This record gives sequence, C-alpha cells and structure tokens, in this order.
Amino acid sequence: MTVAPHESRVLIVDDERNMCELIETDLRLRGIPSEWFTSAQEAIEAIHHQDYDVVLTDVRMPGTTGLQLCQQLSQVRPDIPVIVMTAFGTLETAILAMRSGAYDFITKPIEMDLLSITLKRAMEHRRLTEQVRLLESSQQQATSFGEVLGQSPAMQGLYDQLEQVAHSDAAVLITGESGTGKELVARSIHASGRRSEKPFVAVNCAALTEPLLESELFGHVKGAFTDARGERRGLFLEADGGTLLLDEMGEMPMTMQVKLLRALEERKVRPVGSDKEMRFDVRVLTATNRDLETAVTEGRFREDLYYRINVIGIELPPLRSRGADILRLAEHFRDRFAASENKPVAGFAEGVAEKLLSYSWPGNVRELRNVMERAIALTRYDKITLEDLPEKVRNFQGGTLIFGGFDPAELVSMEEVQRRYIKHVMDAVGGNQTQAARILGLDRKTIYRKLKQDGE
Ligand SMILES: Nc1ncnc2c1ncn2[C@@H]1O[C@H](COP(=O)(O)OP(=O)(O)OP(=O)(O)O)[C@@H](O)[C@H]1O
Repeated sequence: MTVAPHESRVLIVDDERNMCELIETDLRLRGIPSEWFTSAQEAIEAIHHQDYDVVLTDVRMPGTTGLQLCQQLSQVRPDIPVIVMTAFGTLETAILAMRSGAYDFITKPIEMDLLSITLKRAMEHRRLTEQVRLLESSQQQATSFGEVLGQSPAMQGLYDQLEQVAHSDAAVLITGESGTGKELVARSIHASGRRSEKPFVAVNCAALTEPLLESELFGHVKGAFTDARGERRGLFLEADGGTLLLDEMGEMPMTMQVKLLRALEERKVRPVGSDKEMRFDVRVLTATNRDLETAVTEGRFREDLYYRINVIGIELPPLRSRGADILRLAEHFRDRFAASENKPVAGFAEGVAEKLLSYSWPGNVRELRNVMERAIALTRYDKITLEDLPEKVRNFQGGTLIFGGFDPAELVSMEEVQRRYIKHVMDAVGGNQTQAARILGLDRKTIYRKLKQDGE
C-alpha cells in the first residue's frame, strides 16, 4: 500500500474487508492508488496524518456511519470530496448523503467502470478547487488597472508596466490574441495619464482602404478627391493633446506605413490635397494581434516604423493562462449583465465554475463576456446553470469538443460524435464546406445531410 507522495490517492472505508480489497485491486489495475480502512474512526485518524484526493465510503458501518463521516469531513476537510456507496434502491440514503456534504454517490453492487469515472471526476474537481484556492491566496495585490480587471500573476506584472507607461509619453505597442483587451488597455493608459482630459481616438487600420485611411488619419481639403465635398480635420488633429490608438496595425498597407512614419517623425500631418503641414501633439498607441517582428523579417512591415511604434512593448496574456481570473471576470460580467437586464442572478450553479475553468477560451475575454451575456439572457433561475452555457463550453474536454464529459449521462453515441466533429471542423474553417469536405474526407452533400439530419 505504499504510494508516491504526489499521486492521486483514494481512501476506501468499508467494514467488509473483502470489499475493500476488491476495490483496491481493481483500482490499482486502472492505475489509481488507494488505501483502505474498515472503520470511519480509523479513516479519520489517517486523514489527520495523510493527504487523500477522494474518500469512498460505505454508509452502514458499526460505530461511526458513512453519513457521520461525511459530516465530520465537511467540517474539518471540506476540500476532500466524499463519494458514498449506497445500496441499490435507497434513494433516501443517497439524498441524505448529499445533504451531509457528499460530493457524489454510487449504488451497490459497484460497477467498477462507473466507479473509476466517478472517482476521476471527483479528483479533477479537487484539483481545480485547489488551483483556484492557491491562485487566490497568492494574489493579494492589485485587482485592476483602470477598467482592466484581473489578479493573476500575469496581470500583476502587466499592472506594474501600465503604471509606468501611463505617466510617460512613449509610443506603446500592445500585442495579444484577439479579445485579450488591447483596446481596453489603451483606453486605461490614456485615462491614467496626464492626457486624460483630452480626447482618446481609436482607428481600425484594417477596416479602411489605403486612400480612406490616409484621409481618415491626416484629413483632407475640400475637393481633394471625388467624394471630398467638405474639409476634414483627420484623427491626428482631432486627438490633439490626447491619445490616438492605431488598432490592427499589422494590416496597414506598406505605402501607408511610409506616410505614417514620416508623420510620426516630424509630428506633423499634411491633409490630402493640401500643401500645408499641420503640427499635432498626440500620444500614439498601437495594437495588433499579429507578430510584427516576423512581419518585419518577411518584409511585410517596415522595420523603421516598427521601432518607432514599439518604444515600449506590452503583451497581453491569453485568458486561458490567467487561472482564477476566468472566474473573477465571469462574475464581473455576470453581475454587470444581471444589473443591466434587471435579473436577480447572483451565482453559478454546481459545475459551472469547473466548465468555465476548463474551457480554452480561444476568443479570450470577449468570448467570456459574450457567454455571460447569453447566459444571463437564458437563465430562468437566480443562478447561471450548466444549461445556460453554450455547448462548446459545456462539452469541452481537454482540447476537444467532441466527447461528453466523464459523467455517463453526458456520454454520446458514435453518430453524435460524428455530428459534433463535423460541426467542429465546420466552425474551425469558418463554414467553408469545400475546405471542411477536404479535411473530413466526405463530400459536401454528405456533410450537409448529416448536419441537417440532426436539425442543424
Ligand atoms: N482584463 C479585462 N477586464 C475587463 N474587461 C476586459 C478585460 N479584457 C478585455 N475586456 C473586455 O473584453 C472585450 C474585448 O476587449 P478588447 O476589444 O479591448 O480586445 P482586443 O484585444 O482589442 O480585441 P481585438 O484584437 O479583437 O481588437 C471588451 O468588452 C473589453 O471591455
């Protein structure tokens, strides 16, 4: 019964020695180490000296019963999930067990496959709870910078950096995946610095063609081009005294990059069609989700401009690496949307936090925000429930959305796996059926039929 110190370990409590041995042997074959005791008193004694990941206990035992053990453990070690073994057909006992603080129950005779799934789920639950607790206790520092929220170590480092750059006038290049909060960070830098009373202007460089972007940034005189009926000041002049955010900078055409570099070096713009240059006083922030360094190496982005805009670089971490921030942000958005929708929703039902923590959030904080907005709109209770989460979050399993969870009730048929995988591939290729057909090795008609069959 000796096991390595960090392995997940199960503590079995049953007054029938044979039963203990049977379960221990079966679990060992499945790679799950365990120890057993034939009385609750001995088990409690052992828990004082030893850490266990999950307790599996029988109900009816001489002396302290399984339910009493549940109650005692929920007082002294609420972090250890307890699974109670109840006799088949005794639903009342199962209910009592749950009320006594059990995490789950399983009926006798024990079905070993089901037991191992239940144990793994409890261990995963404990691991996640522990992760959240550790993260929370290690983060007693700043919880926000302006409107940028988060306490994870990744965000703490960022706040120190933001504090410093807010008080300077240096050009800052903000990078990070889409939805990580680049624009919000830019607004917060502006709001915390000496320019906060002056305008903050943002422009999306990917949304405009080159001539339009030029006149948007630098302005134009009347009649400068066909549609130029009046004069326009341009965003550099509109932001005068304040901050200009050039968003999606990686998409800026090369010829525009030359013009921008000149304007930044001379601190002057020449409106389209004019021969007069106008001086501006603007702090320039840029944001991109592209790797500009590679773009420079590949000749798609001017090196001189890159150094000009990247005096200070700030990289925003993806949400999936922010640990317990996921829950804090989820609570923040839940409360905000509950207030704006006037719905008295104030919590998360069992299992929701785990799903939020395990999902990979490819769309980062924006995706989390949208998920919470949708959940508030859908929920019929005073809590957000699992049903209020989108399928991709609910069914997410270690990088795939295809299978159900460990709960047998969530496991799905082969046909459903196929349907989900087709849908997953379709989502991944943005609905492009030709590309999906190539990946799946199916013709487009089959894809269409399979999705349609299931009401998609
Ligand atoms: N740390 C944060 N705290 C609170 N809200 C956040 C945080 N990060 C992002 N958000 C919110 O998430 C949404 C997306 O943020 P934002 O638009 O700034 O992302 P982005 O990185 O600029 O995205 P994109 O690259 O797609 O332009 C916004 O509603 C923003 O308010």
